[in-house]
Amino acid sequence: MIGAEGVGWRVGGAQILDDVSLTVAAGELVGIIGPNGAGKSSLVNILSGVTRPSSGRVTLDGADVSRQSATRRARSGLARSFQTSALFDGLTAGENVRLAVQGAGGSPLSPFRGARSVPATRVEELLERVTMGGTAGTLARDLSHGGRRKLELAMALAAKPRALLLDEPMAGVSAEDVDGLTAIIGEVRDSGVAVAMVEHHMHVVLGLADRVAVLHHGSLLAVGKPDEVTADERVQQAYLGEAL
Ligand SMILES: Nc1ncnc2c1ncn2[C@@H]1O[C@H](COP(=O)(O)OP(=O)(O)OP(=O)(O)O)[C@@H](O)[C@H]1O
Repeated sequence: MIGAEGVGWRVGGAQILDDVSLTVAAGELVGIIGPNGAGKSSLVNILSGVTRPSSGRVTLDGADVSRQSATRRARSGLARSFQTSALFDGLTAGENVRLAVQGAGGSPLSPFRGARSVPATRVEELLERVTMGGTAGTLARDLSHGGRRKLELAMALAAKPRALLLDEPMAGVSAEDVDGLTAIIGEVRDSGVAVAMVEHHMHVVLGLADRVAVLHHGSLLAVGKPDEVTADERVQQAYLGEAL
């Protein structure tokens, strides 16, 4: 569904990513892990179209989308969430979701077009999908970290994506919300979406991912099933001192 082929990224004389090849199939969840600064967010930015690779290409459904903007890729079915929250704090959860639905369906220049055309049932359905049913009237700023993360997921799902990129979806989330978010992301994968997820919560990645890709100094160190990857000596070396 989504793939990187020989992707390299150089910036300011530094080779941030080097010859990274990785594919995520429909209904598959690939966890992207690696020590701080390994290049995980850079890879997600390149897959989503925020950053252009210096070499190699990005494919969506087999088509080369390397030169397509993030907006164009989003319209082709690629959604992403960001490491930092991208919500409108002064709007309610329902209004945030409504804007995401409008942005997904309307003109890219005018997400407000057809402002009244999103049925409340669609908004509620998306909130329920992320176990946030009944919160449509709550201001985004009044939600817990976990609630905000779930709301961001609902917004990413508003576009009915075929591929979803998640950059640290559990960041700052309480332990009990981590379990809830994990279950929701698993259900999204099970619904047939290709999911690539950068996440520091190792137990979440190892428990949820079908395959794990380990980045180290911008190169792919290993890709495989969670137990294969944790047994890999090179991976253990890269994480020296940290529990895997
Ligand atoms: N725009 C940029 N210009 C220069 N260097 C950058 C840029 N973006 C990222 N880097 C560098 O590239 C390297 C990889 O960064 P990246 O954020 O992709 O790593 P990461 O694996 O996501 O790290 P973390 O786990 O800390 O979020 C880092 O050394 C970072 O400083």
